[in-house]
Amino acid sequence: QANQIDLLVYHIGQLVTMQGKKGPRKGHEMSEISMVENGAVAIANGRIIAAGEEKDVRRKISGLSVREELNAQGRLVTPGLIDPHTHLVHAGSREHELELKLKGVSYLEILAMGGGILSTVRATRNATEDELYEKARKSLDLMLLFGATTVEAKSGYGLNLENELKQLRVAKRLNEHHPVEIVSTFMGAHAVPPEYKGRSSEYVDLIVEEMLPEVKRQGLAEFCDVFCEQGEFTVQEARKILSAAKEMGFGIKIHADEIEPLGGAQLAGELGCISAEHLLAATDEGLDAMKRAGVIAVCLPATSFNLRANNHARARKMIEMGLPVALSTDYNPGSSPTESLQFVMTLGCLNLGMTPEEVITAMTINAAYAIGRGDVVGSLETGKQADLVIYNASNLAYLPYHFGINHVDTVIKKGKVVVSEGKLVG
Ligand SMILES: O=C(O)CC1=NCN=C1
Ligand SMILES: [Zn+2]
Repeated sequence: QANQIDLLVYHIGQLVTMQGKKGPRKGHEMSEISMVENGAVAIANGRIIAAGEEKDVRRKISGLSVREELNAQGRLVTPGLIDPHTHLVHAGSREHELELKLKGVSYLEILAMGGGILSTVRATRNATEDELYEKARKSLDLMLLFGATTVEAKSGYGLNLENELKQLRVAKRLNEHHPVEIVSTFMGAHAVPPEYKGRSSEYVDLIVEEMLPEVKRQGLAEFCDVFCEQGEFTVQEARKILSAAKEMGFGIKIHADEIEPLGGAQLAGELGCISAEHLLAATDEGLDAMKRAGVIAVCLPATSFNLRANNHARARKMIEMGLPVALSTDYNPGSSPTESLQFVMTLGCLNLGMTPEEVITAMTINAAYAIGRGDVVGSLETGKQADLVIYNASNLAYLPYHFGINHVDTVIKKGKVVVSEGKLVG
């Protein structure tokens, strides 16, 4: 309970509260965004005291002093956006792959030639912790400027204990010093490193017997993820790694059926992963297996856009069959070099066929549940963390409709203004 209001955001034209049931939203629930006209949000000690119609909020806080008021000038407000799938910490960039792609060389061919992920691995192994920190901080600043207030960050460009720990330490330091909160995922099983080429089962053993225990001991990751894809890790290898990780207390995620339908979606259902990612090639039985186990489907439309895939994740089918869907940038230097969740909003609508309401659900409350934060962020309701965004727009549909620009005006993180007039403050 509060004895004063630290900040009252008022005169909100459209307030998307995402208030509703506990748990990820599925089916028609993804369209129910609990939007309020003429809204307000009252904040104290970084938490939400009240969010809803301004007259109700003002009545609820009457008698309390209000330290600061912020006029939203009749504009749109949503919960802080959540990016549940990024490869944030890395060195180098892969713009040279654009030319190869235009010549028709595929993502997996580039990887098989020792490029792709492995070229980022070489750059990341050679980078110092400070260099990785500086580069990731700049990207995290951009994510914040585009409206993200909580971001998941995977390792997976070290591919040996020393460098995987280096990446995870950078993410931990960012979480401690940057306004955006980071949720860390260990992804030593992102690719088979050159020194284990042709000996992937030995690398899998190194992950299970050495890396996972050490990451756990140092408390450097909450989740473990595996790139289950042709030429990388088989379903059997992914099962071995994720079962061991689950046993040790990690939450488990899987890059599943991105390019080839190996059956990663089925495995996600079998193991009870919190989420499965990509899913462009997931079969109906794979999606059914996920649904039975309550796995969240994380769709990455910027990746399928960038890979010039002639298909995209079947988000409409997933929503209609009752699978909870989340969206993410998949920010990484190869398959999705973008920090903009707003660009993902547009692709969610135009390439995945999702409505603006389904898209905002997918990058707030559902994305929060995909990284185990559904009880803290992802909606604007009493008791939850005061993470919210004010846009230079009067309604939700305008965000995906008008693409290629940044609509964010103000971002509030834990009750503090951290972006104002589209610029970082504080
Ligand atoms: O290409 C990369 O660096 C990231 C990626 N991992 C699996 N798909 C894309
Ligand atoms: Zn990824």
